[in-house]
Amino acid sequence: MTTLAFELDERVRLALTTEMQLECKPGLVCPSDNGSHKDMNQATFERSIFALQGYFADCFLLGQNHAVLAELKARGQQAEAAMFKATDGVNTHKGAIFMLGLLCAALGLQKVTHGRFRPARLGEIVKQAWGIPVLLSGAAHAAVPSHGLRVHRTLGLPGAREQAAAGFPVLFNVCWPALQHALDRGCSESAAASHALLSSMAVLDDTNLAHRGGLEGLRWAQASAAGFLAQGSVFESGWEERLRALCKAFQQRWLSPGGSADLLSAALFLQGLHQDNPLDLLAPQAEVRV
Ligand SMILES: CC(C)(COP(=O)(O)OP(=O)(O)OC[C@H]1O[C@@H](n2cnc3c(N)ncnc32)[C@H](O[C@H]2O[C@H](COP(=O)(O)OP(=O)(O)OP(=O)(O)O)[C@@H](O)[C@H]2O)[C@@H]1O)[C@@H](O)C(=O)NCCC(=O)NCCS
Ligand SMILES: Nc1ncnc2[nH]cnc12
Repeated sequence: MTTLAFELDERVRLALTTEMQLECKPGLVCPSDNGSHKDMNQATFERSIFALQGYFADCFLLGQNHAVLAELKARGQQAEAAMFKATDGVNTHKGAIFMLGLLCAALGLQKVTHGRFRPARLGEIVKQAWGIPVLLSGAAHAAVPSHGLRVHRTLGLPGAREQAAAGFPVLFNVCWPALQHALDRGCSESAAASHALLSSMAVLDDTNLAHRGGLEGLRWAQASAAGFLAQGSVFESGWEERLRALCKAFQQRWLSPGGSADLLSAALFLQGLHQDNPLDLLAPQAEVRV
């Protein structure tokens, strides 16, 4: 594994950890509260993140080798198996394995084609390199359809595959810009992360929400997040209290925006690359093979 691949792997797993450690995420597992989940807690997520070690490095290297989707998918399925083994069968990071795996593969492709990392272009690269096969992979008839496929068939809602095929528009046009905007305004990292999470929740057709709460649950969650933003989000005093009230409301309805949690992790990873780009720091000859 190269040092660069190893560093990227560490950075992705740090982003997943930062997402996990953020408090007061409506419906989601937090250090002090399991949100709308009975079968997982912080320790489950930590075991999952540990089990994913090496996966994101491999995706980067596969991208450097111009891998086709089938190769990425095979590695992604191995990572899913490692996750399920570590969590005793609980789905903690399926969406993150998919999205951050593709983004790391896009980084690999970007490095070999342009010699530099430009995080803002990664969604376009995913769309061009793997977008169509990603969409077609959803057409296969699984023996037991996933939550996302069931929601897609019954409600016609797009999900993780459609986001990837379109170049992750909610990540690149909403979630990451919201994180940057809040940081630029001088917010703390955790307040900025909360703003990014709620910004994503307000617009993403999260199949987790639709799976648990139907279309009505999804639209209620989106409107609630939009209401929080309209009240000034994290930029107006009293926001922590308003966010705590939202956490209670999500828990009462037993809704969990897992897709937006993954987007937050991806936005934190991209922001890290933007602020401290390892290819700008690393001279080409410094990237040694170990
Ligand atoms: C392409 C796959 C990801 C296909 O997905 P699949 O059909 O297997 O499963 P989905 O149900 O569609 O799951 C996709 C996960 O993506 C997240 N997500 C949901 N909506 C969106 C959205 N609109 N945009 C982006 N991402 C979205 C979400 O992940 C998070 O939620 C997870 C918990 O989900 P779930 O189990 O449904 O919910 P619970 O509340 O736990 O269930 P109950 O308690 O109610 O029973 C958690 O994992 C978060 O990460 C969706 O779950 C894919 O499987 C695939 O192709 N895999 C192959 C390997 C691979 O990754 N290949 C590419 C590698 S580069
Ligand atoms: N913190 C979290 N809680 C529940 N589901 C998630 N999926 C990704 N992160 C999550």
